[in-house]
Amino acid sequence: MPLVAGVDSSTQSCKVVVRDAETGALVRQGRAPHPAGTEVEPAAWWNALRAAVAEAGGLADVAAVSVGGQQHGMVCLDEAGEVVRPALLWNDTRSADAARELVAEAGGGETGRRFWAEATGAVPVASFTATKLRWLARHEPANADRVAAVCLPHDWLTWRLAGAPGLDALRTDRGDASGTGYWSPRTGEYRLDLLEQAFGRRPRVPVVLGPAEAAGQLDPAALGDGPTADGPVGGAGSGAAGRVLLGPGTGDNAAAALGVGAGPGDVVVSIGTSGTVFAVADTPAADAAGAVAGFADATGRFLPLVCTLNAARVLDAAATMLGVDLDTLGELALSAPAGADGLVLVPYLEGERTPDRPHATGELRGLTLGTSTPAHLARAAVEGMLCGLADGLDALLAQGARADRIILVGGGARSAAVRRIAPQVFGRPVVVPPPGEYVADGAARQAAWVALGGDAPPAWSIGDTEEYAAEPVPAIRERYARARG
Ligand SMILES: Nc1ncnc2c1ncn2[C@@H]1O[C@H](COP(=O)(O)OP(=O)(O)O)[C@@H](O)[C@H]1O
Ligand SMILES: O=C(CO)[C@@H](O)[C@H](O)COP(=O)(O)O
Repeated sequence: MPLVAGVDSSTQSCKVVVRDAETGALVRQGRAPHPAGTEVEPAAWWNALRAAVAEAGGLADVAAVSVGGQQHGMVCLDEAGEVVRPALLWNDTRSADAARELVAEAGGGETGRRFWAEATGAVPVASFTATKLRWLARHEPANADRVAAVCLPHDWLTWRLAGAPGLDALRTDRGDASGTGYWSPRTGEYRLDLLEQAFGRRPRVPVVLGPAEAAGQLDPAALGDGPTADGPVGGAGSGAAGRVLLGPGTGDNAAAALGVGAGPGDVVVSIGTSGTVFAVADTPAADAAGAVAGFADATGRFLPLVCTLNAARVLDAAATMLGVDLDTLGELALSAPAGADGLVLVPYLEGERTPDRPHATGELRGLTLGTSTPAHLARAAVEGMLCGLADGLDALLAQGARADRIILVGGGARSAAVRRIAPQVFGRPVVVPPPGEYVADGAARQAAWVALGGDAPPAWSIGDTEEYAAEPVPAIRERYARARG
């Protein structure tokens, strides 16, 4: 029974699963938190990964491990492989002006947006790595001068697992490369001219691997207390007896698609720190309106995706405002009428990416004596967050996606209120797989593909899904549309 491991190094935490490569059965798992903030020292991810691996019983007995990671984060390395500055994450909006500049330099307006959509699959917004590099060049020229290589969170963690063997050993995959703003999903090639346009020169970038191509081998010393280790770790995880292959890894959304086994007609809605709505497609998307990012997936296909900055944390914020835990927030939300009697929360608590309003703030509309209750606020928070995702679903469908089945995953899907209110807002039933870590699972499935070989990843079952259906309540989205403008 060969084992494989999958890592989800996402915004809020690192999760590790160890599964049977052939059946997908869960054998053990671990997790560790990440620091808050939109700028993070990559060493914190490394320490969290080591702690989560230790909790999951180490990697000594696995045949392969793959890392799924939050997309887009800018990890800059100097010639010696040291991190130049803390990474700017996907939800850091300081590069919003840089994004506008890049569109303007390509002709501006519709012309500029179309150029970028056709060249890279997506119109630049503050989330994308290229805009962060432009920000760095403009605002921190001394740091920019030190940059010898730029990579993404999952690329860097894979490289660390390999023992950080020099900048030429950096590896990535199509899925994560497609979120940089300087790689073309259509041609499968870097656009180093666009990297140079953004940054002023061409630092080294990782080699882009195929979906089941190994990125190298785990360095047995990397996870232990050896010379390459940083900070404290629980001790387990070192001393791999045999060879442990490193999978190419991928972005967390591409990993989730693999984890739930998304196929034709499936739309995945993930409610984590980000809210994402995506589908696996046979052809690349190029949405000049900018709502849909035309990413690549982790199987050789494509992953048109809409991302909002405000998802599960809207629920966290509402729970904080009401002084309750998340379960109570859900109970309160379900105790209020659908539509919250007209109370609407536009949940732009971190600015917003889709629509592109990086400096927006949240708004509450429709307050009356009658709607000034904890239940109404809780309901408005759930509905507002879901309305942002429903707009994303519309944009995805407008790009030709089919939604025969909507699969709800991510931490927010653990909320009964989210599961029950989602069909009212989306106007369609949703299916919810058993609670799990689908990004880490997708990474593990990729690792199994690398270990076992073959043309496709092994067929793993996600278990019994539950379907949630409800009468659509169009008034919720109509009022939301008026409030968000
Ligand atoms: N029972 C629950 N009800 C509502 N939200 C939940 C629940 N459990 C977890 N969450 C939310 O899930 C979020 C984390 O989701 P996760 O998908 O792990 O995020 P990420 O992948 O971005 O790190 C947290 O913001 C938390 O509020
Ligand atoms: O920026 C995107 C997708 O384009 C985000 O989805 C990030 O990949 C972060 O994901 P989570 O940590 O919220 O899962």
